[in-house]
Amino acid sequence: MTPALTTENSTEPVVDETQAAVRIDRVHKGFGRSGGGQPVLEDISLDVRPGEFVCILGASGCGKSTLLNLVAGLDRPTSGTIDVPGGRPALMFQEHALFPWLTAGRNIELALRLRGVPRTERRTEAERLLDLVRLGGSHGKRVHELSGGMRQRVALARALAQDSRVLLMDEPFAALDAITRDVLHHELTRVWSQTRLSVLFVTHNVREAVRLGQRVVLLSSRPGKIVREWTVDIPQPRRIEDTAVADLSIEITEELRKEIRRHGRD
Ligand SMILES: Nc1ncnc2c1ncn2[C@@H]1O[C@H](COP(=O)(O)OP(=O)(O)OP(=O)(O)O)[C@@H](O)[C@H]1O
Repeated sequence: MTPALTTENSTEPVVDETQAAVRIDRVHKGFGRSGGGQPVLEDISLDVRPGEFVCILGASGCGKSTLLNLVAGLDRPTSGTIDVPGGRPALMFQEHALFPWLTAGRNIELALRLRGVPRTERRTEAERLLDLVRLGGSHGKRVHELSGGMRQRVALARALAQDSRVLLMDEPFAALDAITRDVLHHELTRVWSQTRLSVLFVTHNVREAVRLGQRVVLLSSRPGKIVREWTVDIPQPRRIEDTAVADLSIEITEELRKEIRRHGRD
């Protein structure tokens, strides 16, 4: 593992912008005894550049969450290496996983506390993050008072509170209705362009991948391998109904269908 650089007076990693933010090198993953079962992921190599937004696309069960968990350090590859030089990534899931007995603001403050932010600074920082996700004034709201979209905004603010350079997102908007999802795509693009985080975003929704990503990486099923990738040159902010988004989505869907048909014959 390449160590993150540190300055003499700080334990904060100083990230070399010429280095990949995430480096996945020849990763295999199997479950079962010593990982020896049928591989879920096979020979995955992928670099995410600093500030890059990459979408991992694939059919249900192809190993997208497994890959994200490996990058998050929640599990280890059977072989191969994963390197995240800037330190532990932040994570956001489909389920917001907020603590229901805490307010929106307190949920964020908890993440700040775990990061070591002094008590006196937490409130101001939580309010700044709520403003960033356009939930200013919601610090005292309980989780059950918030809509699904608002909860995911708080979850995003809490992920940002970790001050990581890499954000891993596992189908964070899959449970939302289409209109709310559309609004959150817009907000995420804005937050990403303001923070210049590296984002690895997992989805099975082709249009969502094309709407958000600078690169779309298609995984096959059983085992999950990188089949193809596309660079998305369409300028942001994009809309899901833009012709360019629709055209590329049709092309990618065709490839995805081929993969699903091929998998069905295996
Ligand atoms: N801990 C585990 N033990 C055994 N098998 C597992 C484990 N975790 C995942 N798998 C298997 O690995 C495969 C890939 O699962 P994974 O959740 O990564 O897929 P996915 O692409 O994220 O699916 P979805 O889009 O449905 O969330 C599945 O067949 C799953 O059953």
